[in-house]
Amino acid sequence: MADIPIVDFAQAASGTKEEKEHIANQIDAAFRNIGFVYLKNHGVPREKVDECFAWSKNFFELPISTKLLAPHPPGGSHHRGYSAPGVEKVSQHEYDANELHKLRNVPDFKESYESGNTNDEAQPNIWLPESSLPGFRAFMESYFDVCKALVHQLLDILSIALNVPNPGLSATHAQSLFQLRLLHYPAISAQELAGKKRSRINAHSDFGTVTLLFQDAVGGLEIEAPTRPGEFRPAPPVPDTVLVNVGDLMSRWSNDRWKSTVHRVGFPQGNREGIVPDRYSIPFFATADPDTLIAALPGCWGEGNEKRYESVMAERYVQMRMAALYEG
Ligand SMILES: O=C(O)CCC(=O)C(=O)O
Ligand SMILES: [Fe+2]
Repeated sequence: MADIPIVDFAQAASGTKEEKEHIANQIDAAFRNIGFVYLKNHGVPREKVDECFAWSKNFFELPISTKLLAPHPPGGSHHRGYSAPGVEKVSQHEYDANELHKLRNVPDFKESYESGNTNDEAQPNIWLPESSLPGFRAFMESYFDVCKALVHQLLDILSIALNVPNPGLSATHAQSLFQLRLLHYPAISAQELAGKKRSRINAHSDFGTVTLLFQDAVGGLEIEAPTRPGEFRPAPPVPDTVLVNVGDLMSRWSNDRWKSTVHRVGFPQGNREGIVPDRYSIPFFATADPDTLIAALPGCWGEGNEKRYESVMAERYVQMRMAALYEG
């Protein structure tokens, strides 16, 4: 099992200075060790999470012809709408078009629906006609807002951990150009999954600053062991928690103090035979405002701890990695 601590987030917003520092220290330790943490008492009501999974199921159960009324545009620069199984292929730092094409011989056997902030002009949302799934759009917009609020609370705590003075990291995410993703991995024969003919999601790190991940009870998420490259360990669903991980931008910002750990989805624990059941998950990706310069934060480098990365504009880095996801 991956060694991911569970941190109580209850006092994150209204706690005393000491209580907030205590939360910040625990998350700091988790992000240094493994780059992942489970938060409990995170403030997103259980009913709301359950409702989101229910909507996700309703959406993916629609006929493909209906889902394609909200099609993900070709190419990776406008990451919204519905992607049918095999359309998106996740990879890890592979940008050569020929190599990416070869990777596609093993399609990711998943389908997804992406939405973002209603005021995101660069990537407008792509909704179904309201009559195809009445209420879906309103719920997703409300879920976006709840997750957005949690991200900003988390950024306040992370600012304490990294000694970023007020207004802290939250101010660098002021536009909240985040992404809410519904993922469905259809049932698949264990043989097919084992034979590497089809994957669920390939090993990758996330691109942004932080990711929230809600998973159903099926399991299958695996995380690379920090000191044993290539060895993956289960990160099972823990009821009433949200799993939070560091993305590449945050890792660069912290000059690798925090790890952007590679993860993938494969077999659920103890289930390698017969049919591997359907799985649903709901990641929520946060990223800094497009024109934020991601350069090692002042507390994260100095003598004996040199800067490890070139500075990069947030938007440029994310666009580069998104472009590798889709054949344009
Ligand atoms: O489905 C999951 O649990 C993980 C999904 C994921 O890692 C991603 O979408 O970046
Ligand atoms: Fe991921």
